[in-house]
Amino acid sequence: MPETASIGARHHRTDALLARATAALADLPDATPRLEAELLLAEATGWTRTSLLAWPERAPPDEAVATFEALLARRLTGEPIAYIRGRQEFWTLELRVTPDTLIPRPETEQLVELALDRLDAQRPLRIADLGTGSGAIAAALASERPDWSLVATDRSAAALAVARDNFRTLGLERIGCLRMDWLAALASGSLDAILSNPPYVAGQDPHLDRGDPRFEPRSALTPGGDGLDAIRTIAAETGRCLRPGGLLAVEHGFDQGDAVRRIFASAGLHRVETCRDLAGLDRVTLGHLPDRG
Ligand SMILES: C[S@@+](CC[C@H](N)C(=O)[O-])C[C@H]1O[C@@H](n2cnc3c(N)ncnc32)[C@H](O)[C@@H]1O
Repeated sequence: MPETASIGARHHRTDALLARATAALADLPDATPRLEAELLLAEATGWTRTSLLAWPERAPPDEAVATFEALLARRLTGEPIAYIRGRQEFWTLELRVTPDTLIPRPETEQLVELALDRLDAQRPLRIADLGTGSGAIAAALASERPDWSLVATDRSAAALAVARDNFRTLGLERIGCLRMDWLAALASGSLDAILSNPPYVAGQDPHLDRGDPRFEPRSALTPGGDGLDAIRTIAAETGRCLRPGGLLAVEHGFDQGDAVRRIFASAGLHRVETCRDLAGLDRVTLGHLPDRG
């Protein structure tokens, strides 16, 4: 074999490609270099991550190497890996995501866990996921509780189209989709629970201009101001839409627990409490409409 060919082959081996990409990604803030290198090479080759690791000496075809270089170049501009791959794991599911949807975060699984823990699994409950984005919360709940009836809402038609697509792919077409401004078009007293991961970042928060959020829809991240306006609106309208005793639970920032509990109390909610995430930070506040009588 001519020397140039053998050098080329060595450089195109799976292990060499991964090592080079890992080194390049090390300079990117917030990246997980080795994992992302593997995900991008798996994406470009169509090979599984397991097989990349099992056959480190294998050289992908030239076209796959070119695709890998292109994907890596995109990632090195800061574009989120979830948008490059077009998908993100959430709960036990894989969801399609696009720049029209927030990238679902692991913290939001806390809201799913809480709903599964607090709501009666045996009853055919009616539940709304407000600001559904890719459909993450509604899909996770529907996949766990076949008897629950779920409606997923968003003001963004583009996000709702992605959610609908995810529900279809996951065999969860029974989830209803409604385009609307928070609870505006929901019938009075119709729901057992309202769940939401609304935009809650303060308008001037510098994190909006760092890392993945630079590429996500601004309207999914912040309502502007102190970041609490969406939660204020949802809490204020909840009384009309929940049945007596019904549950409202929202995700919020780690430093917003006190403020959200006050908002919930002013909206007439009872048994208000804030739950912490796995990092021990305030993450979800919940409250109940008073029981009848
Ligand atoms: C933080 S994202 C949450 C997305 C998804 N639930 C998740 O957890 O990955 C907030 C969502 O609220 C939607 N949203 C923003 N303002 C809204 C409004 N006034 N009414 C309904 N949805 C809104 C955004 O389009 C976005 O999809």
